[in-house]
Amino acid sequence: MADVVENGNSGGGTSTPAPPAAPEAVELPAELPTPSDLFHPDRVASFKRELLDFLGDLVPPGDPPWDIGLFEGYGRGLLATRDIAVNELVFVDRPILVGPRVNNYEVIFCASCCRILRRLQLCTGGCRLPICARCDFGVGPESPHAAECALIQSWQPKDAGRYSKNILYALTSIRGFLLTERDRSIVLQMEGHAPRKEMTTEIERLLRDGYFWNLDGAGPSVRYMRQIVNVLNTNAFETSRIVADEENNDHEIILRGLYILGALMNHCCRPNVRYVFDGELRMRVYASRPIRKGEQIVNNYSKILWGTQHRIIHLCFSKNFLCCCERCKDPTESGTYLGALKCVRESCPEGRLLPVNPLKISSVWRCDRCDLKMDNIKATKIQEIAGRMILNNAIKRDSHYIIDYLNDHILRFLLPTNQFTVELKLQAIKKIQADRPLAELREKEKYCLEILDVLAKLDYGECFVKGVLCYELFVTRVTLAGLLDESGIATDASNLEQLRTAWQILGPSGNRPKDLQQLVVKYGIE
Ligand SMILES: C[S@@+](CC[C@H](N)C(=O)[O-])C[C@H]1O[C@@H](n2cnc3c(N)ncnc32)[C@H](O)[C@@H]1O
Repeated sequence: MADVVENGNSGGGTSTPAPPAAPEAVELPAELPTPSDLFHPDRVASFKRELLDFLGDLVPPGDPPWDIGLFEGYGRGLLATRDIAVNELVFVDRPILVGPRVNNYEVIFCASCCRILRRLQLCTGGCRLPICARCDFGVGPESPHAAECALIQSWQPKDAGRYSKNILYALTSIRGFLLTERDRSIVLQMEGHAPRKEMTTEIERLLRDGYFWNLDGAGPSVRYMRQIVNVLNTNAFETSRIVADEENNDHEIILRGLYILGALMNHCCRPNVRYVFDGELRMRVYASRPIRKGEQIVNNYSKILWGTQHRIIHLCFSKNFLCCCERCKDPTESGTYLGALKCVRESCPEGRLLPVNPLKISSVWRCDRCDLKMDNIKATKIQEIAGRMILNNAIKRDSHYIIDYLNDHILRFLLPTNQFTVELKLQAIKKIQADRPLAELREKEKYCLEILDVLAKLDYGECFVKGVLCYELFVTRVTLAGLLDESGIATDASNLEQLRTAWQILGPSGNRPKDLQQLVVKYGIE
């Protein structure tokens, strides 16, 4: 009888199965390809053939609207082979690797199929992972978990009767051993930046804490796994599954997926695509703005509503490059002032402090009204304090508190469109549900309009966040119409346009709001 892991308890027992056979090492090629190998035109052409073979039917017959190109300073990237209209589907991709990520999961789920049960068995194979009865190793070779479990068993886990979070976190890289030869070749041709010195990856954690009797830290298996981790860290996307528990409560299980075609899109802080994941975890990429033939197809790796300095630091640390796009160069970020601070001089209530050279973290800041200068250490400190107050405290409170906090406190020392103010307003939008009082719903409507205005100034086009805000705005106005007994608010042409936009953007998503389709039918939107 296997041990049980209960949700809310990291559980454990002692059963240890007999050690299985020694692992089959996966050899890396003697030398990993260097960027100049990877970016050689012949190599790019053979890589594209392998990728098309992997994608199979997902690429419709005829010439796709994308090709793999080489771009100075970026490496490979995708380019448009023809003009692509806004909202047009650019491509569909499927994950070559998918699984859990290093994440503080609130619920325990089946490591194989993500089902959530109140009491999940530990796998009888001794891999230390929580597994449902359908996926258990004991089911035999038809279990989707059998091969990865056999591999983990072959490394001889210590403490085999106890649930291990760290093995769960490493599972996506472990799955790298199960790739076919073609898929492994594709994955190993992706860029994989080595981790920063201060970072302990999921593999290093397993080795450091001695999780296995039979895994040689200097051997070929670990060398291979390290490369898979590097490729995942450079290229993987966050995706998720919505899974219902036994009480029918939905939970979002955050996963990481390696989508090769998706990963070939380079970064721009003003991207020209948006993407969603459908119910099968396929990635569907649409043009969020018109894309001209020959233009790069670019995605955003960061948070679009962060200010420049936050995006730059995030991209440098996580993806090893300095973005120098037009948005990054403009201290006002197209007049949105997302990263700007309020002037600290009492005599200058309208002043905005901006970095003189936003591409330089050490840049001096200057007020656009009174010319006051501030060094970057002080400006960073103010942002840190604001960030801590908002992200560690206010954001966790109820909607009533957040609204008061925004009106009475935050807006006295932060600009209404500062990134932290915007983040707090986004949280308020999520929290203000239809059962809240009229005044709160009015605030929610205002926040939606304000953030939609920021997106319009950034010329972000038909991006994912716009879809979310249009949906929230529409449902809020429907609620307001009911409360005020003015049905016209709901069916007003401009409000129906919000619903149309929300449907266009969120409709193909596997995680779209539950009532969206019903609303589309009810209000006759095509
Ligand atoms: C997900 S990969 C994109 C595909 C990659 N160019 C390739 O050839 O495999 C991310 C890496 O591409 C490069 N990259 C992406 N966007 C960039 C940008 N805006 N500027 C410079 N390098 C970029 C960086 O090396 C980054 O770590």
